[in-house]
Amino acid sequence: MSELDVMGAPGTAADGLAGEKLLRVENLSVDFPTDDGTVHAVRDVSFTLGRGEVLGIVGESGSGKSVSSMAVMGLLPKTAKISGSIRFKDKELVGLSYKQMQPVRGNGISMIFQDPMTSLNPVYTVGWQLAEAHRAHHDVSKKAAMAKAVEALELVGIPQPDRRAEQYPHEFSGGMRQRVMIAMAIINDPDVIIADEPTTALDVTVQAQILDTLLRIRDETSAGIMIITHDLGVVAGMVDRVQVMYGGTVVEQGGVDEVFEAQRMPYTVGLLGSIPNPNLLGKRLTPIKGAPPSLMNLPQGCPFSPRCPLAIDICRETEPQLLETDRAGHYARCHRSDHLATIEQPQRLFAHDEIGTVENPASLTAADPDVPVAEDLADVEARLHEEEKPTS
Ligand SMILES: Nc1ncnc2c1ncn2[C@@H]1O[C@H](COP(=O)(O)OP(=O)(O)OP(=O)(O)O)[C@@H](O)[C@H]1O
Repeated sequence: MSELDVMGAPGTAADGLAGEKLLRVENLSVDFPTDDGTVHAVRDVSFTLGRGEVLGIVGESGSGKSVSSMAVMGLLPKTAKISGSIRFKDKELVGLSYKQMQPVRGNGISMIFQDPMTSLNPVYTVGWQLAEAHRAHHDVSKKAAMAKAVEALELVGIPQPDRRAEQYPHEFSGGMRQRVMIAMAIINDPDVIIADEPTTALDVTVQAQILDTLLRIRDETSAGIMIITHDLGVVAGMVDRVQVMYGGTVVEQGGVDEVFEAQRMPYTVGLLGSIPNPNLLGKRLTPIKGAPPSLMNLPQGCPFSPRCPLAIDICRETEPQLLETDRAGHYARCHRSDHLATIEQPQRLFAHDEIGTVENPASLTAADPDVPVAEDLADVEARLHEEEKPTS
């Protein structure tokens, strides 16, 4: 079965929740030719988004998350070379001009940007800006547009929306401004909302409120929502499906429970180890050693292989395909996926901060005929225990 069959065929498990498919992205690639060479920003990315579904797109900085979403919005610079297909309902978006995209943008698909202060105009009231955004797509009176603006402010949980509509952006707190951005994104009842790092600049309590607001919008409007974030913690408990990106492509994809509980790509294991986890209080976070690859000079083979504790020769030679794992609807781009499935505490693969680099990660697995087993996990733990004992 080809990757396209897996990701794009109607009714497959990869399609996620049942229901109308709003977005179908198939084999999307985006290159940026530059004076220094070509940046392969997005490579062969396929996914779908259904009505009422929340999809989390996660990965480190520079993994191609924003470029993928800007391609969907038709907001890439003219120099970008785009191939593949992006279908919004029945409409192909790849190849449309900026002007041809105008009716889709904002109306059918809208975006919540990271920084409200650069997206809102400081010299106009919030209500005026919302009303104008509505009038750009609807032939309605100023009064009707303002009523719609107040309704949108109410929907995103802003108290006294009619009074707040008359205020300027600087009169709102950071969290309230981000709610205004969400109101801006929903003012034209879009089918798809793309939220690019919607909570990055906010404190944890406000983050949770904003994410709750997005879920409430989903419940009330049935929009499909794509949340782009570098923080797996943000998507936990919120999204239906997760798509993990690395080196410009999708390396793991599946239902949120599968991806959080049974990773089949070591990069996802590493990402999970580097988020705060209330169940692991007192334990140090274990960031993945090394840096993401340059998208201009990708290494041969799997782009994660230079940082991967499980890499073997084939990983350094051939880039794997995104294939279904042992769990239906769960996909991984990894030669070592089956092997990873046998490891009981995969977080230990990246546990260099706590216990020093694990020299032979094969030691963390149950018997595997492919690799020599040097040391059992129980032995590692016993050794650590010994090392922690006071010497006197
Ligand atoms: N206009 C452009 N010209 C050249 N390269 C670009 C351009 N826009 C983006 N890139 C490159 O494409 C790659 C992917 O960028 P992208 O913004 O999608 O990453 P990201 O995963 O969203 O990261 P972040 O979380 O930092 O936004 C990066 O290497 C970036 O430098």
